[in-house]
Amino acid sequence: MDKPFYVHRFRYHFSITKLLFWSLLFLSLIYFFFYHPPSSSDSSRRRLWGGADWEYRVLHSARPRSRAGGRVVLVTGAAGFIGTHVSAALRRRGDGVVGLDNFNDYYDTSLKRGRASLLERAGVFVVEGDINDSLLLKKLFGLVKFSHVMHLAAQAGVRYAMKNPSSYVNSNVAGFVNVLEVCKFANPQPAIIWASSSSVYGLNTKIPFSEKDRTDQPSSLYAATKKAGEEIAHTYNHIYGLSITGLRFFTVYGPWGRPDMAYFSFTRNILKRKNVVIFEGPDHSTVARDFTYIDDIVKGCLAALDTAKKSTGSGGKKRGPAQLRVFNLGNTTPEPVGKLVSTLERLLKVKAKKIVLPMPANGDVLFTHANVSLAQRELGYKPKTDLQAGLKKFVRWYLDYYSPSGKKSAV
Ligand SMILES: O=C(O)[C@H]1O[C@H](OP(=O)(O)OP(=O)(O)OC[C@H]2O[C@@H](n3ccc(=O)[nH]c3=O)[C@H](O)[C@@H]2O)[C@H](O)[C@@H](O)[C@H]1O
Repeated sequence: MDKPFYVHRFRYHFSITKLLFWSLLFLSLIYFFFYHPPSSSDSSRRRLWGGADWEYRVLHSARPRSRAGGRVVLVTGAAGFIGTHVSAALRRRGDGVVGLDNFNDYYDTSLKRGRASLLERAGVFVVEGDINDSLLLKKLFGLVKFSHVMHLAAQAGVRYAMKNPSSYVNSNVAGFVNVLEVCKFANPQPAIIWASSSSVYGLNTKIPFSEKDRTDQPSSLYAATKKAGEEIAHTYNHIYGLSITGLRFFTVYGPWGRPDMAYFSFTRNILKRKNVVIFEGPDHSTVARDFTYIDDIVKGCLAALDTAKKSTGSGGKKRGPAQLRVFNLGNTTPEPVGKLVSTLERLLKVKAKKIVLPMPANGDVLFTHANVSLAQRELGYKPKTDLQAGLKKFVRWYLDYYSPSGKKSAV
């Protein structure tokens, strides 16, 4: 017997409702699992560069003072300690300079912002962005024909590598490769000068450290990533004809320095009457560093840039052999960490609360000592500032910057 009409209608409505219900459930599952809206940090990062005003600022900053022979330099890590000093020096002499920095929070970002403001006043625009952002790098190279790249962006610090190993791989290996990838395709290819480190000498005991000495025994992940950078540089030079110069910096210090470094944190602790921990080696041996003042390093960087030959490739193809160099930039006078502390005590007129402890297994080496004869010969590099004179300038800056009436009240 036929069912009454309303029974058919009820079933019809019921199956439509069911269909709708399951379709909605299915769609929401798809949305939930496969659609990832951009995070606020992604979208804000995207907003940090681009646009007509931003392009104008990049182009304006890239313009050398004199068009004839003026260099146009991209400085990565421009809001970093060495990056700021090098960018300012390049601009002072009339080069076109565009800075790049991701303003990460490895240490006090207000110090980095302060350095960027300093550069802004000197006529250098610091683009906010990451060296791992290929789109940004391509955009910059699309706008500006850089003659040189001064690649100083890196994850610094020897001991922090035990806490955050991936940041070293991300910046010092992946980031460096990303910069080189963009440089290799650029036409003309720029010459590259980049920051290696004295730490590549690792457990080497032959002193003073010469560029010919072995560098295959790094004692920290930081050192290992810088050593990897040197090998990566060799590869890009060999395959693509990029002119590359690596600079092995020896414990650089000075005004606008890095708060994570010993001379900086010791100053802060001495003034706050907090303990200062001095590491010692086996059998109470002293730990020493070839502390190098920033102005000497800047001269070495500029000389490396000025003597860099052009890259030979174009559009990703090598056209001939290109220059590949590595130089020590140190002070040639290792000083015990204890002397660093006693000099600071004298300059600050405050007695330090010293605690001497055996050096933990944290990646530190016992001493560094640069042989700079190669840099002297090829770059005319001659460090002039001793520890006492350099610390005096640092302390003067520190007291001014962190004084209650100064720019900042505390680190
Ligand atoms: O040349 C480099 O390539 C590196 O130089 C710098 O590393 P380092 O030479 O280790 O400088 P830094 O931290 O100032 O420690 C100085 C001394 O103080 C000792 N030290 C440190 C801290 C402490 O609490 N006590 C102490 O005795 C410590 O044992 C050491 O003997 C850069 O940070 C690094 O980024 C890289 O550029």
